[in-house]
Amino acid sequence: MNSAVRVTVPASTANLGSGFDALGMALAMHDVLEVEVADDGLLIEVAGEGVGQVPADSSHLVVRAVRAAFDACGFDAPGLRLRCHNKIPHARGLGSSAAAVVAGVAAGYALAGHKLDDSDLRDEALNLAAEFEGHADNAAASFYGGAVIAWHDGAKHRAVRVEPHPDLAPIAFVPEVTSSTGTTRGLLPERVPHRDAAFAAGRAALAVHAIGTRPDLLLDASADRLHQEYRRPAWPESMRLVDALREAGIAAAISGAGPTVLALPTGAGALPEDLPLTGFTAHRLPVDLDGVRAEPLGAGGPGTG
Ligand SMILES: Nc1ncnc2c1ncn2[C@@H]1O[C@H](COP(=O)(O)OP(=O)(O)O)[C@@H](O)[C@H]1O
Ligand SMILES: N[C@@H](CCOP(=O)(O)O)C(=O)O
Repeated sequence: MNSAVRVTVPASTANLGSGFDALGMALAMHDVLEVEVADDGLLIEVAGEGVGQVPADSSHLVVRAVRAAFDACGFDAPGLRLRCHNKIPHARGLGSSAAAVVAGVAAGYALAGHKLDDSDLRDEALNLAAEFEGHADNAAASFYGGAVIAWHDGAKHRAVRVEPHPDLAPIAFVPEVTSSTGTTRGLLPERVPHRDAAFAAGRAALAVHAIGTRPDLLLDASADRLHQEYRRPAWPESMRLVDALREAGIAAAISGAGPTVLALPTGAGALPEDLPLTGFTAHRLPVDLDGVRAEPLGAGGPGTG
């Protein structure tokens, strides 16, 4: 059993256009957390994203996830110390909440003495993390790395990994403004036309092939009919950028529930000069291939690394 662990967890981009709640990909932007079992109390330190905004008590997302993992393992700890070094921006569509939960679950299993290289245990931990979100696309990407297909089998959340083509060169255009996933999920209709569902099934199936084998098909594969137009009023500037990129022949979609825009060009070529980029910061983020990692910390615990 470890009494302290360091967890590194990647950001993720969900949907990839056509794969609403089903497709995801891990991106090389990481939060790093140190979690230590203590004799009593709860101490939370946050650096980077979320300082002064996330709670400093037991309602903190990572703490809730650590505790949920302890419960799943039949383990308990009297107190906890948590130090978060956050890089993933919050409420921008880069899976910060899923990353926090995945990191907490991975820390909880590691502190309880379980290695997540056992595939059954990893699947159980993924299900636990995905239950926090209600959809497994982001959580699975942060867990497994690479690209993922996520689904719910009626009893639990499941996911498989797809090896991304090495030519994929994702760019995340991150705006200053935020958008809550919960709020924009509220903009989605109960029903969609059958022709849109059929369109989505074809494009999402194509997306799996495009991501792994034929990135040149990503423009068609990333076309969405299930969520972006319904959510357009929440982030019109992001949709304007998606439209401009797609008109220029570059595969693009809203990342997760926005407002970040994901472009999936192949290679590191120059972008068109007339894109409506005001208010966005472009980050070239390679695909993260490792997923979440937990390593034991020395006897000194958090702060010694
Ligand atoms: N590292 C973190 N630590 C604590 N809370 C977090 C962390 N990351 C995200 N959250 C919580 O999740 C919210 C963002 O979740 P959400 O709207 O789903 O956006 P995102 O696309 O970033 O996941 C934040 O406002 C915060 O309350
Ligand atoms: N499939 C979800 C993805 C939400 O991703 P996030 O990074 O915005 O939390 C959705 O589209 O609601």
